[in-house]
Amino acid sequence: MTTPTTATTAKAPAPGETVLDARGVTMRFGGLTAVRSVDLTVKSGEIVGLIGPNGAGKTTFFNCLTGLYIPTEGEVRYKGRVLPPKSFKVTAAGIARTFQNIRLFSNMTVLENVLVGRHTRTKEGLWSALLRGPGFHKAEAASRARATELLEFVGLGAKADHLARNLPYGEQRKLEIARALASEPGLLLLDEPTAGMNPQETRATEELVFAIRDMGIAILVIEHDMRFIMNLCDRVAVLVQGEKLIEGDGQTVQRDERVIAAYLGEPFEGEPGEAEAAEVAAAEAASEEASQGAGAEADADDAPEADAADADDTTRTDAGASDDTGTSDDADRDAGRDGDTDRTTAPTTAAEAPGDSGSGKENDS
Ligand SMILES: Nc1ncnc2c1ncn2[C@@H]1O[C@H](COP(=O)(O)OP(=O)(O)OP(=O)(O)O)[C@@H](O)[C@H]1O
Repeated sequence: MTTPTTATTAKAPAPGETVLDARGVTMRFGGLTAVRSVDLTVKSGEIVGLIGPNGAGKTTFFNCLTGLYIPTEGEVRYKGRVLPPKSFKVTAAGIARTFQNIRLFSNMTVLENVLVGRHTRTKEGLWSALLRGPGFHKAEAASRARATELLEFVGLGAKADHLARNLPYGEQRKLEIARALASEPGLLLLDEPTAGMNPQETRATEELVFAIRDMGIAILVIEHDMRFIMNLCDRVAVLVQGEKLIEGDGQTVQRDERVIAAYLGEPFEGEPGEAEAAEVAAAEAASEEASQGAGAEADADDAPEADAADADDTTRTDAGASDDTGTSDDADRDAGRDGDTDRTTAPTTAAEAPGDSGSGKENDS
């Protein structure tokens, strides 16, 4: 459970101040225009959602905001200043992010992962670190205290000494958020923070995001879970094929026919998500009925065919179990892949190190 933090966080900007101002951001990969002339602002105290179908350009836009990509055209300003085209400088300026596919140091402890996120805020230089003088020890103690406080804030205080890879998936996502907060950002970008979470974890993440906003941090969030977006966001922008189709409050966006056609399928009536839940329940009931029918037929069939069916079931079950655990070993095996493009492996830890690893086009040098 999220607990309020008492320490000084990033100084909350005056209400309504423009924190992020992206203008005409375009990103081309060869002949493909992944993001086309997108304008977006985020103000202090706001939670803004970025939605759109798969491949719409959401993550590419995030990468343009955070210096991982240098936009082909356009400009990104943070609190009025044009951002430097290097991700560590963007972090130092005040923008932190989490990734669609979790990027933790899986063999480090939970606390150490958060301490890594503090490095942009540690002023002690090389000599101080080498000589381990009083300044270094003081800074280190302060960093540990802040990291511990952030772990309490996201609900991981009791797990500070656990290896990151041993955390359940939902807690790994929380740890990524704690690490991002460790750089004391003024703007937090969350890329699908509830991917792979169960409904309970998703609700807890909603609370956490509200609590972060209340700390004075503006938030831009990509998410496919519409209920999450509609519950959370003051404004929602919709990207379709790289272009911003519409921007407005949740109601306006949900009712826009172009959005419905391009993305939502049909408008949400009443409690968002109810229709989907009913659809899933009906499909499950139908499939159960069908399998009972098939079972009765199988009983009447000869034994070898029944064995083959059992074998198939076993294979499917094992595959599901390995996806669910998706922790250290999977993560280590996955380390060389480009997490941003591999959506089918969401419940795994994508990489040993948090840099974007797979794409030679990223600007993370
Ligand atoms: N490094 C790259 N090189 C070439 N094409 C890329 C690169 N990164 C993204 N793309 C392409 O840009 C388009 C937008 O991809 P992007 O991942 O930004 O979409 P998205 O909206 O985040 O999708 P999703 O919701 O599935 O994560 C896609 O066609 C994708 O294949």
